[in-house]
Amino acid sequence: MQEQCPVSCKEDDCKDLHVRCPAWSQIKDNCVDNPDMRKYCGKSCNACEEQAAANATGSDEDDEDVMPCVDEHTNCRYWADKGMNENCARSCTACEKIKQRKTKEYPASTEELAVDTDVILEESASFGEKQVADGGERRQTIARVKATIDYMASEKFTKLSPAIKESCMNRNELCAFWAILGECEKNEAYMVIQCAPSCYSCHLIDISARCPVDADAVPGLEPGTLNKMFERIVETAPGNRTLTDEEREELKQNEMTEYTVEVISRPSDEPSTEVSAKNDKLPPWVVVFENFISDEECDEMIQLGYKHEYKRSADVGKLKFDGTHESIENSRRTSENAWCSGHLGCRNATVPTRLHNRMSKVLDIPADNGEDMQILKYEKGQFYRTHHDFIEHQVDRPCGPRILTFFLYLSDVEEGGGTNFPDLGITVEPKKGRALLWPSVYDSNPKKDDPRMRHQALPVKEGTKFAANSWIHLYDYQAAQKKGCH
Ligand SMILES: O=C(O)CCC(=O)C(=O)O
Ligand SMILES: [Fe+2]
Repeated sequence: MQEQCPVSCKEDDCKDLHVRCPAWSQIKDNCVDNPDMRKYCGKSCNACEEQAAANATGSDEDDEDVMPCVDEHTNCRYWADKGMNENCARSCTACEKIKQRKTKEYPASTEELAVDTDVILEESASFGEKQVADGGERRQTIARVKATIDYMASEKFTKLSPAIKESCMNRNELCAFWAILGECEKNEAYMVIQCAPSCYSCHLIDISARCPVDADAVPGLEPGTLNKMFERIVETAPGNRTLTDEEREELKQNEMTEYTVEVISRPSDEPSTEVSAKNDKLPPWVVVFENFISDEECDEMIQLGYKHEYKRSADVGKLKFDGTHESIENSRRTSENAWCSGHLGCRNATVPTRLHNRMSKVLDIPADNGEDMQILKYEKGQFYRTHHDFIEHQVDRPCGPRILTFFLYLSDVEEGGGTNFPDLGITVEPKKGRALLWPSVYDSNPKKDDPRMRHQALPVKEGTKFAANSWIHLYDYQAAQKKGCH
């Protein structure tokens, strides 16, 4: 039928099933490769034939109640990185969840809103981006803007220091809208700074107010426990001894592999007895695990890297107004990396969770002390010049400094790509499933960086190197990251 009368089908039957179709279709890529959208918003997407074809094949009775999976705003691609998925279903790959939502949440009527709306929105421009209130949440958004104006006139704001007051602004036109969706709590690290007026959180721009250090927090390492930890890791490596059937079974149950541990460098053959800065002169620990990660786990991590997009790697840059640091591209680091973060659903996926738990068991340090894994991709010629993983400013942050690097090799490399410690004369070659563990700090003081642990990723000469960084902190990193305190 459709083939015989495409023109009349277009004219007669082509429909937008949702009041917001015209708006959605204006947003980049919503209509492109999106069967849902082309079906529900056939008219606005200029996809009348597809809509007719979909209807001809018989769709659910309930179709008119089902939300197409769309991005609600032009900036969704950008926000996806910030973990906002309620209104950016498409960019945030949250379509399945959104499918259940009903169109009825999106009434279109604007006339019923109060006449002073424009004045309120106009006033919001005095503390950052002028706020936008649209769609079904328009009324609530305007109420939030109104309440924000009151907050900005209250002592909670006016008593703050001039510098904080000056930095406190809504840095996006949708801050009020996000605030009413609960993003100030769900997406604290981003919102309390970037949308501080809408979140009533100007006082938290000051990093000392936002990120108090908990004097009772339990550290991952006490002075004098680093050496003991490495000694235990070597002694208990399952692949270094003959296992009973029960032990094998237990490893499987705990999702551990039968890894071996080889000592590349150690302070002394004698187990450490005393905690003393004079031991700091002894050689540092470097150990290599074989068969630490299974082939399937390696492959899955590489794929997760593609899913979350490998992008040019960056370093820690200048201090920003809110106490966090810029990330800067630099010619000393030419690899690409993807972050396997919790807010994008990567950290909590099966394999990353398993690997975090595995490392946590080996170290006997909580998995939450670990950063999200940074998955690396080096093509031929790419490298990371000599650097230290320790980040000085984190010593005074609730997460504490990086104390250990658990480095996972996810692929074999034809030639090159070794991890080299120039001060120690050590190079570890990449091998699929291998892991390399080294401390960034001293046994006697886990807050002090050991400069001998500088290292570099040598250029890949042939092939592609995939690997992952897992940086372990002295305290809970996940909690700190959530509050923008890392
Ligand atoms: O790729 C490597 O071998 C080391 C990478 C590294 O040191 C880093 O990313 O911090
Ligand atoms: Fe490094």
